[in-house]
Amino acid sequence: MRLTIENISKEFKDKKAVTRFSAELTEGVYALLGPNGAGKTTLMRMLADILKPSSGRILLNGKDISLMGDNYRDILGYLPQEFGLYKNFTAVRFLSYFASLKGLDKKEAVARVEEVLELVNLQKERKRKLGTYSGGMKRRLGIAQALLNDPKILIVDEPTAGLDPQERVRFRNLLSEIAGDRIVLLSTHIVSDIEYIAKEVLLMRQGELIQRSKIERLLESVKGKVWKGRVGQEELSKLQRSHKVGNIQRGEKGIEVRIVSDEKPMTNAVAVSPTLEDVYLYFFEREVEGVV
Ligand SMILES: Nc1ncnc2c1ncn2[C@@H]1O[C@H](COP(=O)(O)OP(=O)(O)OP(=O)(O)O)[C@@H](O)[C@H]1O
Repeated sequence: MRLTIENISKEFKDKKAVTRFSAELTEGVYALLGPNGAGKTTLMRMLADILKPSSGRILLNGKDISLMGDNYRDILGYLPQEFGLYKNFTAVRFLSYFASLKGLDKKEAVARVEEVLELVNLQKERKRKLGTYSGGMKRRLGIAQALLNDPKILIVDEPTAGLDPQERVRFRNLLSEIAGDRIVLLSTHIVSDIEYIAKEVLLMRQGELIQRSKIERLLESVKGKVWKGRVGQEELSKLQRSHKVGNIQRGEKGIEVRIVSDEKPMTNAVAVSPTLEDVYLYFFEREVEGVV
């Protein structure tokens, strides 16, 4: 299976949300990583065939998805960022309702609802009203909904927003488990979400794909650019204005600071092994803070 994104752009009036984005995706988990407003949601909505690109094409095994109609929707699962729930519905009722919308016949739907509840580990909560669900349970239910039609392509937009760390780990494992022979595309700006599960990371900034690689290669690309050292308060303030400063640890011996920089940022700095957070900082952080 091959999903080809061919030079797509999307403009809203005078706003360019996505600009000439191209990529080819095969089975596995891909992470779309970028700051707020980078164009992740817009790209995903185009991939879910909810939004038409202003230009360019999206092809599944060589066929334009906009011409595939139900043949595309039948193999697509999409979990949007904002996901409305009916508070008085139970999980079973909610999923049964979506199963009928997706065209599953009644008998098929009953069996499938139980299957997806088991997949996301919500069987015990199947009869509970959704108004009493925690954030994590709601997101898991969202994934269950997206999985009802056993999609070959699964698109999930910031699935871990608002989840506590334990729920995030559980959710991550779930995605990696179901990835198998599907194309899974997940967007996030939380790097720890993707550290263990992404086959490749697509870095997006201001509507453009700026980098696409395996995590190891991304780490490699900032090797020798991550520094640690001790500074005083005054020096720290200066460095914060001139450099990309990561973790700051205050201890009895002073302030230990982590900096991502092409050049050695201070005399006592030593190079340290990069993490994915350093990669994020290297590519984005200054723009997020608007410090440029
Ligand atoms: N319907 C729209 N009309 C006008 N501008 C839009 C519309 N949808 C998105 N945009 C703009 O396009 C840009 C990209 O937005 P998008 O929501 O795709 O980014 P994102 O990376 O998903 O951000 P976030 O992480 O905050 O969800 C933003 O500047 C946004 O304001």
